[in-house]
Amino acid sequence: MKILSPMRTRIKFCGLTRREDIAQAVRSGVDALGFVMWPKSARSITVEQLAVLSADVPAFVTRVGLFVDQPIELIEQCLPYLDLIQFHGNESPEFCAQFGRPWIKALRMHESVDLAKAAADYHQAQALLLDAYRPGIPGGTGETFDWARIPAELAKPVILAGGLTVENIASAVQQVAPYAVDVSGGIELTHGCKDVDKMVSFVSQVAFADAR
Ligand SMILES: O=C(O)c1ccccc1N[C@@H]1O[C@H](COP(=O)(O)O)[C@@H](O)[C@H]1O
Repeated sequence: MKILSPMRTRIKFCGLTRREDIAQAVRSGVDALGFVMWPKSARSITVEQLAVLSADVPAFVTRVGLFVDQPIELIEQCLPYLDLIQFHGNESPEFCAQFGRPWIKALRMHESVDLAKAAADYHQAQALLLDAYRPGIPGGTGETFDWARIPAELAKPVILAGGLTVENIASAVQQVAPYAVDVSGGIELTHGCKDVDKMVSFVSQVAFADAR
């Protein structure tokens, strides 16, 4: 008889800017690391920094580049250092699909968002990342949204984001049962600098929720 264990919730830490944080994040058991290439973010890095930081990421940890409505040329420059692209702006499905690289699409949970339609429109995405909506700010707000708005069935895997912390992540995983979770501000000391204890506790809380 085959016994299948329940699926583990994948974890992405976003907004890495320091080599020591990458080393600690990998040690904590994270699945993916995000690099913010949007220059208006307090966590943004240059292509040169991306080249250095991505070289520290070992095999089987996914290197994710985060872009917000940015030029094709910049994204192409970053491709050698990335495994996956996170589009966090108003990019069309055609725009996202042109790079020949796996990608995910972030959706900000404005009250008008139609998730079933978005899943159909962005059917080539590997997953949909759901983030809080705040006018004028594309993401990384540290704010949550009403998780009850996420349907139990969606045609694409869900990555839950927005205001996740060591304190709320276990409830989030239990309530939403997402494919993955993504956190930036909730594991930081200050913008761009991660906190070792928070990284370790965040991963433990996800494992705790998965085991229940
Ligand atoms: O982190 C940023 O600075 C950022 C900037 C622009 C778009 C997205 C950004 N981060 C992403 O936002 C969500 C939620 O972040 P937080 O945990 O609430 O701080 C997450 O997907 C980050 O990848």
